Amino acid sequence: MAIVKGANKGVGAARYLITKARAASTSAVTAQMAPTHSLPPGFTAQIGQLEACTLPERVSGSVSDKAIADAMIGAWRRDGILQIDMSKTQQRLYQAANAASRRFFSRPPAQKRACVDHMSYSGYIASGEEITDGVADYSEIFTVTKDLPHTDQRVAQGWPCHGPCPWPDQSMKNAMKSYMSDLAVSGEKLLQLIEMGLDVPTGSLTRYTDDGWHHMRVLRFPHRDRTNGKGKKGRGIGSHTDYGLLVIAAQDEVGGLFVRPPRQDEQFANWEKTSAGLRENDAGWMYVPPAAGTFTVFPGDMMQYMTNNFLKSTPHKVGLNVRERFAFAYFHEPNFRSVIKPLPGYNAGQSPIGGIHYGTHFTNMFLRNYPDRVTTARLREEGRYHLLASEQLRDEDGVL
Ligand SMILES: O=C(O)CCC(=O)C(=O)O
Ligand SMILES: [Fe+2]
Repeated sequence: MAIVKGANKGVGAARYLITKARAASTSAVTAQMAPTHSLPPGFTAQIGQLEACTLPERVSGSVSDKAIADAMIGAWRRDGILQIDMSKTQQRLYQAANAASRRFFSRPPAQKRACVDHMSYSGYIASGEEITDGVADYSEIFTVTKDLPHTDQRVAQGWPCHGPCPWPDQSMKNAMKSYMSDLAVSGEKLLQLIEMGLDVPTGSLTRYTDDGWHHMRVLRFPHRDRTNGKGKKGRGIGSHTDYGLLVIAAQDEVGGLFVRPPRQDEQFANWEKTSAGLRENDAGWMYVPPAAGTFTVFPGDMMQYMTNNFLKSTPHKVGLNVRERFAFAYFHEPNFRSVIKPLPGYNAGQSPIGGIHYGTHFTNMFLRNYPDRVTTARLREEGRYHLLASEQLRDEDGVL
């Protein structure tokens, strides 16, 4: 196996920049033993004490940026996740988005079910509709993908997954769009810092995100009762990894998210063989305690491929709790047309050799998760999947 740059990088450099101290260890507890934490009942996990940092106003390549970058890489390699503070603006945008989410999910079922689009996967996903590893999840979701009118050339030409977002009303649209636009700025800063932390040339990551396929899941989890809960009969969301570069998540005070810190003995590559259901019932999960005013951030599948497993896509799952829970998962992604290549210095001949077409990976994941959705049926009936292989939908050199 080829030696790749960065393999011996130390972790936790420049801790002095970290705004909240990370305790030296995590403690294994069960829900019963930890009344101060809102760990979902029936789960045993370590309570995570996450590395926390504040993003700079602007990434300038300064010494302090480099220290933050190194600390971030160290945290992801150790815990698979870290925390960043919301700015004041982000706190306000999060509150507004959360209020809009609660209003939407409290609408009558028929109104929610009407929010579906035939061309895109944007819109409502009822509890039980999403399938992870062959089993229905109890989450209730509103997905937001790039909101493109039917007159957009890509939609008119039938590009898979491209189409409008079926918003229930203008106020939900405004709240979600503002929240996502602000997160897109944080996503770019994070990529710039990662470039520094990985010692790759400036632009090695951000070259992929021009008109990135950023999207978001607005989530509600019902409270646990006799018919749902842990195990294959029902759960929040089964274990999985997400698909692109970064996941920037936010949750309310209820709690339910678990991540699986990277382990030497666990190899997976979601673009080749599904990582859904991975180690779901095994030991080794870490609970992510809610922390007001913070996002949690972890790498996705494309980051894992590009770095040859140096930053792995973090497996995570959601348990149902004793109260309903509201959360957001924002995905900072490459352009749909990008063919993702290993980063300079991290190319060890990883598979697939020719790179990964992000749009195909995204489409495959949505076809798998929503086999019965109208969008899936229409894509198949109209035989549009093959468009993904066409020259028009592929950017082979990543320069956009
Ligand atoms: O509920 C959460 O905190 C995370 C949700 C999630 O993993 C997802 O939507 O992909
Ligand atoms: Fe996820």
